[in-house]
Amino acid sequence: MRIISILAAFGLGLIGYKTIRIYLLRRKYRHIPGPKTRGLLGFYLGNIVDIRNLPKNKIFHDLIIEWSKEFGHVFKYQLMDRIIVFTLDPETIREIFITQLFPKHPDVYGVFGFPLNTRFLGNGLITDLDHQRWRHRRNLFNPSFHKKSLVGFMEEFNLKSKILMEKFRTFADGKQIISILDEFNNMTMDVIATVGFGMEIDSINKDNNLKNYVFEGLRGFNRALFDPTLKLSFSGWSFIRSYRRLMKNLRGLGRKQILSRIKLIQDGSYLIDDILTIMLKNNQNEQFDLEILIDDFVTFFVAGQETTANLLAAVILEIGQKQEILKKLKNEIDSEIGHKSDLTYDDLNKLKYLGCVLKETLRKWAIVPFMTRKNIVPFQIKSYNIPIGSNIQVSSYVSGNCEDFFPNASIFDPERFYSNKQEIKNYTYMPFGLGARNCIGQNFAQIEAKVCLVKFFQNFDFELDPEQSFIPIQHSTISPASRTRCKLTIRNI
Ligand code: HEM
Repeated sequence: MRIISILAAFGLGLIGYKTIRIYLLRRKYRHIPGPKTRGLLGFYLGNIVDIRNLPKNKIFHDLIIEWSKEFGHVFKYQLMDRIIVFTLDPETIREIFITQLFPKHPDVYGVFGFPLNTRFLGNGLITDLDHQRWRHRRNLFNPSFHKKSLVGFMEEFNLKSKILMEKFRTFADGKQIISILDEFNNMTMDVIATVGFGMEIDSINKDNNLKNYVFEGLRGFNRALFDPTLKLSFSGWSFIRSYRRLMKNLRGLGRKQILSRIKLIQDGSYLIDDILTIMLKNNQNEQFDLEILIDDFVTFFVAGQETTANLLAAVILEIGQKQEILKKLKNEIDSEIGHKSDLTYDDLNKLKYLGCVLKETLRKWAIVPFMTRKNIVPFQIKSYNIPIGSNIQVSSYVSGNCEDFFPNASIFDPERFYSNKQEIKNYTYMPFGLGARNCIGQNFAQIEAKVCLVKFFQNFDFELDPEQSFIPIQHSTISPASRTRCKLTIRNI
């Protein structure tokens, strides 16, 4: 009886604390417009209720687009006991990312690093909240993404794409339907495993757990941010238990790989020129924090794999609906590259139209939909004072699909980026982020994607599954909901 009374008192105390906290928070931001929350549930959960009620063909960021039409270029919304200030105002975005260089917000990147109290990306390059430490480590990684290194990675980009095309040949009877996103996922996994960490895992031809670990890692982050009931049910607890086990396995793999490489360096053995070697060699005079090295191992697997695969699948989905774009793309590849199978860095520079197709896909799909920053000084957006420490969010998906910046935004039109046909206003297009903390892998991703697409169009014709859906889905990153299903045939030239 006493225990029940203690528990009840504790429960009431907690509800009281949350109520006061949310009340004060809502008061602090009430001068900023934003969508209303509904009833008592809305008071505590905020706009999570609206997210949960979204129709199946919409993602959370479509709802933000709707809100931006209603409230303009700055507004707020509530997710449980957090208020997010959203903006798509280009001048403000410049202030946040370039002029003031506001730090990443711990409410998002802290959870991304340690979702459900489990170390996932930890303090890796994406999630590191300590600016000094991040700067130092970004400098260690930068050389791996300079032109010289990327030219060196071309051999692997070519080889892994070739292996994928060989696999595609076995399906290319014009009848079998394949989920092309899954196949691209395998290839991008093999690329990052090899050029990042010298691991030959052949995901294209053999099942392995890595892909699952990465997918589950992101799912855990998503649930930690958006699922308030996760810790309140047995199924939620069992999800968390299995999540911890999977992340431990993933990190164990990284630990093994890194320790064996450090030993090779100490022994003076022959070393593969991959990202891990470049990074360790550049840091030889300092002590390594092994856990942070593992954070980076996980970070590169997550950032380097899923994003590029989603981009490739979105390209196929878009041009599968537009024969004229496909024709133009094939003409460019035929005239600039022909049958050549080992592509060079310079070959890719000739493919201007393909570059525009990638840019337009990134505008419409964004892939990494949002970034948040924290204002550490008093800040104004338009005429609104933004309280210090706010969670300020911008979204390349929302900006890229905003009619004010991209007229006829729902139409896939690579020509927008061709010969300045449409003036792209600064800070309205940012699929790879902005400022010092922009994507370190942006050239890597585009080169890898171009090599793979050139080989695909040199070798195959394709047709989308008539049942294919064209809507996106958001599991941290954005991808085609039905994974771009299509039939392949060998190309007749
Ligand atoms: C289509 C492909 C990709 C897209 C759309 C993308 C997008 C982004 C964006 C928007 C950011 C900034 C995140 C923020 O400010 O919160 C970012 C950061 C990052 N990306 Fe990418 N990315 C892609 C591919 C890659 C690849 C292939 C790699 C590695 C091989 C990579 C590694 C990273 C890393 C390490 C960061 C953190 C950089 C830092 O803070 O110093 N990304 N990416």
